[in-house]
Amino acid sequence: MLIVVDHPLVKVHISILRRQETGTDAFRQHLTALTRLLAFPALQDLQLTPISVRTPLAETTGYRVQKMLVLVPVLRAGLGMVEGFRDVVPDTVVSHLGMYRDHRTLKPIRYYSNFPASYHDHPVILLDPMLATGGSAVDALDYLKAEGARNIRVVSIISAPEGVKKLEECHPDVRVYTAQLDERLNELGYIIPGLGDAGDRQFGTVPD
Ligand SMILES: O=P(O)(O)OC[C@H]1O[C@H](OP(=O)(O)OP(=O)(O)O)[C@H](O)[C@@H]1O
Ligand SMILES: O=c1cc[nH]c(=O)[nH]1
Ligand SMILES: [Mg+2]
Repeated sequence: MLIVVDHPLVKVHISILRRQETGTDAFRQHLTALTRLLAFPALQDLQLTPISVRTPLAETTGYRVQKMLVLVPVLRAGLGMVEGFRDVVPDTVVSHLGMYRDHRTLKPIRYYSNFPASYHDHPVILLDPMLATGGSAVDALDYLKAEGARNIRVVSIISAPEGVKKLEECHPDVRVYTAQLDERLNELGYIIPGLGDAGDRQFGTVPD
């Protein structure tokens, strides 16, 4: 199920990310701000546990997050979405997943993974700004489910219709929160209009 997050500030930040003149520092800053905005709808149903809180004046009821959230950024580009979530959610676990698309076949190559063994029934948030062909997200979800994760959602910045369709076919149980559904992929598998290569835009590397 695709949820396109519709908010005026989402539109403003995404426009800055798209501009080719936006440099690495501004790109990182606006990606963090945008991710923070996406965290709210993505965690609307976050389970809480009531706790007792003592204010300077009285005892009252407060809440804490029931099960620690596991953030799974897909390297490299997903790294830029970690801080936005950590800014607003206390005590998260960050579990990195290294993956890149082979430039010729567009197939995902997984090169690193680190999912903690004892977090299977915790909410898992897969973070990757770009959902293009959907190959990387499908492979990441295959991996997380094989590791035992059951409660997973995906948060992306820009999604292509081709990637959304593939995810819906392969993982119909997983909700996808995105800031924008774009038009299409080009012949090289890049999202149009998109924002270019999200990893290169964040880290200043030039594509080969
Ligand atoms: O939906 P897909 O067609 O699989 O494409 C999306 C993937 O492509 C990008 O990673 P990339 O391969 O550029 O790696 P990088 O983050 O290291 O640059 C992006 O961050 C996704 O992981
Ligand atoms: O447009 C795209 C497609 C895949 N990965 C990116 O970083 N950008
Ligand atoms: Mg890249």
